[in-house]
Amino acid sequence: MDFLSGLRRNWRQFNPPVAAKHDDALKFGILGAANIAPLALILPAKSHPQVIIHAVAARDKTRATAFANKRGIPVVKDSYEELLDDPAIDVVYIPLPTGLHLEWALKALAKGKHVLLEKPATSNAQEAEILHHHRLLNQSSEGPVLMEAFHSRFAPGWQQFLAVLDPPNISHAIAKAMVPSYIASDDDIRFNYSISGGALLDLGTYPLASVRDAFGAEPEECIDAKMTRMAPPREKCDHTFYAKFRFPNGGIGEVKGTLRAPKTHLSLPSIIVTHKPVPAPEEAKKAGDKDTEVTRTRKVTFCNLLWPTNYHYVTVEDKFEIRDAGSSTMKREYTKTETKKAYTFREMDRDLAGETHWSTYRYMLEEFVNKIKGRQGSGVFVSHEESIAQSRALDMIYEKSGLGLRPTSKRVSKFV
Ligand SMILES: NC(=O)C1=CN([C@@H]2O[C@H](COP(=O)(O)OP(=O)(O)OC[C@H]3O[C@@H](n4cnc5c(N)ncnc54)[C@H](OP(=O)(O)O)[C@@H]3O)[C@@H](O)[C@H]2O)C=CC1
Ligand SMILES: O=C1OC[C@@H](O)[C@H](O)[C@H]1O
Repeated sequence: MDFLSGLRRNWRQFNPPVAAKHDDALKFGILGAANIAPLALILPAKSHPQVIIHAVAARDKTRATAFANKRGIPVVKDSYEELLDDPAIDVVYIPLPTGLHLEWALKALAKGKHVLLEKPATSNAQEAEILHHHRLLNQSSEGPVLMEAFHSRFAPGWQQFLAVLDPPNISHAIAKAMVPSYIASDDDIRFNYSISGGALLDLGTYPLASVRDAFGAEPEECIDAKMTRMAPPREKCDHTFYAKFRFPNGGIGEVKGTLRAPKTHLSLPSIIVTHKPVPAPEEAKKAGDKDTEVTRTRKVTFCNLLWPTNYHYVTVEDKFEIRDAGSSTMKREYTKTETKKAYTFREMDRDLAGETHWSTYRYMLEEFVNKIKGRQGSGVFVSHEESIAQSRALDMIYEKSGLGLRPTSKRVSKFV
């Protein structure tokens, strides 16, 4: 039954109902005929009544035209600049290589466009501060909306995972993401240092953001980091990464992953969070013996960090220990396990928009449009300060590993 509903959900995700567009729909333009654009924006836009994919531009117009024809995009521009100059376009989606994000995001903001910027928003924290604190963003409440497209956090399943955590009492979290090597060839943008390549900056953003989100705090120190470099001439880029952080509550967060897992690798990206033992008064009451102390040690696993809307689960394992109050001698221990999932907010008793077939990107688009339109929505967003904090943590890893920061764009000085 679960298997069949999973098939239905995934089929519907790729064949969404097409919404009639409202008169006040936002017109989006896409910079680059990017591989990710159909999944991350064009498909989700179909079911959104206030989103129209209006135009695309690519460095090569023939490529842009082929992309537009295949995806039903009515307008093809001659260049990125020409797309930004079109007053009919309200929002610009930027799925360019990371090293080009800052330049094009600032150019789009300067033209008064709202910007949905692929993750990672910037190459390093210096760029993040330039972008997210830019005067173009702070002119008025009417000013343009800029958001890093960190899609996975918008999924109800991820929010349900966060809801069962007790951040101040987290002692350890480990998040992993391993992707088989055929996903990115050696000449992929992900391994081109000059445009901010590196597996950590690409895939590593997911496990890192998930550990930060779990602790609900920013790491104080990166206490260990190890990278495996690509072979020359790509040796400034990592293909495999590991990092260990200390968080303000003393807890440890670990992040690991690779873009070079064996071709047959199948495991889904996941995070396991362990808590310190805490008093469990409710359980003590149930134990019925006055002279006992009961503690609960919670371990929570979330499986599918990247695309939880395709499939995920949250497992909550509570280990209870009943001890004699005087001597602390163990009297009994037992574990209660519960598995949860949520493909809509309704499954979490929250009356919010969403369908079981909505992808992470569709949930994100809903909130991005809500923000532009001044609506409340689910309250999930990616704030400027969150994007900067994520960028700082990425820098901490690159610095600690000895690989060095990803380069700052040379073309931004005129925008600062
Ligand atoms: N949210 C998500 O799930 C995912 C996000 N991403 C992010 O999206 C962005 C794009 O990724 P992806 O779609 O895989 O990338 P692509 O390899 O498809 O490249 C995107 C665009 O960048 C331009 N481009 C490519 N190579 C170069 C180069 N050497 N120099 C200058 N421009 C270049 C091209 O634009 P043109 O068409 O104009 O030639 C291309 O269409 C990245 O930031 C990545 O991290 C990627 C995958 C998943
Ligand atoms: O965002 C992403 O998600 C999937 C990964 O395989 C990819 O490298 C990354 O860009």
